[in-house]
Amino acid sequence: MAKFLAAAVQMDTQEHKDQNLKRAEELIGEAADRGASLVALPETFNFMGSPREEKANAEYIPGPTIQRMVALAEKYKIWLHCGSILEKAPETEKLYNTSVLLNPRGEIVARYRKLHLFDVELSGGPVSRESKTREFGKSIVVTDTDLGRVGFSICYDLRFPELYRIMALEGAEMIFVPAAFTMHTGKDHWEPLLRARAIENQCYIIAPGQTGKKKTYTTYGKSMIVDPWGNVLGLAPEGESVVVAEIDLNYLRRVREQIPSLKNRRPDIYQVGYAGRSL
Ligand SMILES: O=C(O)CCC(=O)C(=O)O
Repeated sequence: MAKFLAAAVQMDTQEHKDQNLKRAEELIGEAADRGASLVALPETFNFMGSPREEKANAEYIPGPTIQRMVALAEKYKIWLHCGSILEKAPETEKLYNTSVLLNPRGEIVARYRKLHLFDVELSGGPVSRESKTREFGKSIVVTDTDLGRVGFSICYDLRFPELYRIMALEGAEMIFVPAAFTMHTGKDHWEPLLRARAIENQCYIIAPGQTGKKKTYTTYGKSMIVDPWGNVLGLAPEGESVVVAEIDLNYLRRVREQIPSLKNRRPDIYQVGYAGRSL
């Protein structure tokens, strides 16, 4: 479908899983009532608590959280991107941070595990060691839907342009960035990075975020949907909300025709160690 409405759901997820799921259900219902065919949730939408509580709240996929989302995808006949949840897996003691995409029949069509884990020490901001408790994903995921071709990423992935470039070269037209971005970094980096990824890859970026104060840090919010020209089509206000914007893949094609930067690349030159080798 060339034109449709997409929704980015902004949530203030806390440590009571059932309440979080009820809020997600209400907000998904609102997005569907407003005509969205594709609805996207934020990172760790079903639980945000202390790292100690995370394990007890993690689930296999499919599991209870995804089952509840399946019912909603079927009920509203929508594509539902389930932000991310902490996923238990038999091969590791740690947890994956995993996105699941459901089609309008409630079938899982893709699963993406966060590739870049947030291991940082911010002066004057939070210290994060995501890899202490989480396992690294191993695959880039791009998949077809009847709305267009979509690519996956989560939060800190946003800082790695290589990932987005590969997804664009693999044909992605829309890229998800579910997030729980820190206030400390988000106030300076969230919007410019989202707009840069949209402009340089000429993609729609659908970025639903967490808002509010969590156990470990305060999140930035400002969920948005950005078009392939870099325009912010919809921006969430403070608090929980649903941002709805039109996705127009004919517009995306026109942008790519006008500025064929994806075609004008020089992969023959893009190699580390090449700088200054010959003029
Ligand atoms: O990259 C950042 O500044 C924030 C990333 C983050 O909060 C996360 O990946 O959970």
